[in-house]
Amino acid sequence: MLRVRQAKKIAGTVRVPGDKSISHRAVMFGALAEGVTTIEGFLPGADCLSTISCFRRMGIEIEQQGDKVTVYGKGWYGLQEPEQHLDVGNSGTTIRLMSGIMATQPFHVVLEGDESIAKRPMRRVIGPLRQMGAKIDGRKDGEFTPLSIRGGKLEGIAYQSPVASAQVKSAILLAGLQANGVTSVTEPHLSRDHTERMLQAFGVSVVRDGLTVSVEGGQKLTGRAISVPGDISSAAFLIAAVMVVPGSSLLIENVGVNPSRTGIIDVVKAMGGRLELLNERVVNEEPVADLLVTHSQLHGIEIAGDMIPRLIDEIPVIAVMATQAKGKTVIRDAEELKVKETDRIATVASQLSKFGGRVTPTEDGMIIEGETALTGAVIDSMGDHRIGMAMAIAGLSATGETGIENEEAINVSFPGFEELLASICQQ
Ligand SMILES: O=C(O)C1=C[C@@H](OP(=O)(O)O)[C@@H](O)[C@H](O)C1
Ligand SMILES: C=C(OP(=O)(O)O)C(=O)O
Repeated sequence: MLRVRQAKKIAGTVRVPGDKSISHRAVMFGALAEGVTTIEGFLPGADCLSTISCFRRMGIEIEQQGDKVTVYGKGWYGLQEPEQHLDVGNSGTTIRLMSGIMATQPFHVVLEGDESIAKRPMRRVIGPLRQMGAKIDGRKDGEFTPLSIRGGKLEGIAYQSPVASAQVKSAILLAGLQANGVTSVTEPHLSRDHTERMLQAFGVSVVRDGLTVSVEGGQKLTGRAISVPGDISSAAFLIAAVMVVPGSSLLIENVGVNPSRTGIIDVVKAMGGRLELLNERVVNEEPVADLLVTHSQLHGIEIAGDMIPRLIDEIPVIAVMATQAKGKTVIRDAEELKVKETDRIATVASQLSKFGGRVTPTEDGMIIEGETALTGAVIDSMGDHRIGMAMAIAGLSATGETGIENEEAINVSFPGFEELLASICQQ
């Protein structure tokens, strides 16, 4: 059990582990590229290690030591048919992006993962890939894992996605890179655009026109050096820690601040939080900055629409911050939360209520009452890394001691979370 005590103050200068989305893509694109790709700042969390292990099983040599990775790419068709099923562990990004890649390969592969992955919807990716000509099946007509994919020749499509999902967009664009003609994806709102940026860094031409992004088939990737910035989704827990513990301030260095990910910064500012971006720069097509965060009394706001995809993974910890804000916070248009590692509308409400938090789940979000004194409690991560970490942050504000069960899930995206938190907490 991870134990957290009420904190007197949060202070220091820290760095968070590498961006999960960018780390996955660096390994995948490196494996498909011609030549060597070196990655520094890689996230050695369980999800990205699953991506490495899948590509190793297809014959790609990958060296990994902590946050340093070298991928010996063999070109798009250098992958070999794996001897066994590929295990994506807990990682939705791995299975969905790999579905797009596997759809182009002239062999058969089975993708499967853990209990959580088995409950997450896959037809959103499998449907358009089938339209392109891939042979894919899974439980319930391709809705659930295991997914059996026999790839081959594909036709480009113009796909209108019903959801703003970077995983859906990326899977289709990756398949499109080997399809006949042009493949385009149009989304209802902009989702994170790391795939588009990193493909360009690997030498691919990607065309954006508003909410539509297109690639032409037959392009090749060229290996290169990638430096991965710290994950803003991990930094979000530390930002929230500062906001729930009066008198705190923290400098978080080297954080990715891609505008498609910075909803958390906009929301904290809109709630009255003090947060400054320092030393802004661009590394491998990705904006990066240091974040200076200072405690301030927050007030509740409404979060909805275009903002949601820009902070989807941060909603559990935003809910924690909202319990300490003046007034109520309303989150709408976030039904995607129901299909993450857990149903995050239900798990945020059930776990925060154990502290005395007042959260009303709704069909597409939640309503959080502010100015609620939290009492230390025993919480269950329910196997969801973001729930485990969000509740640990609630524990910093709650009286007495909080225990997080099933805390090992945190390793999915934030190895060293407990030690890092201990290093900035004054009790
Ligand atoms: O493409 C990615 O790296 C991710 C996309 C998002 O999922 P969706 O595409 O399902 O919105 C996000 O929740 C996930 O943590 C990572
Ligand atoms: C939803 C998440 O990741 P994935 O979809 O890759 O499992 C997450 O990290 O919060």
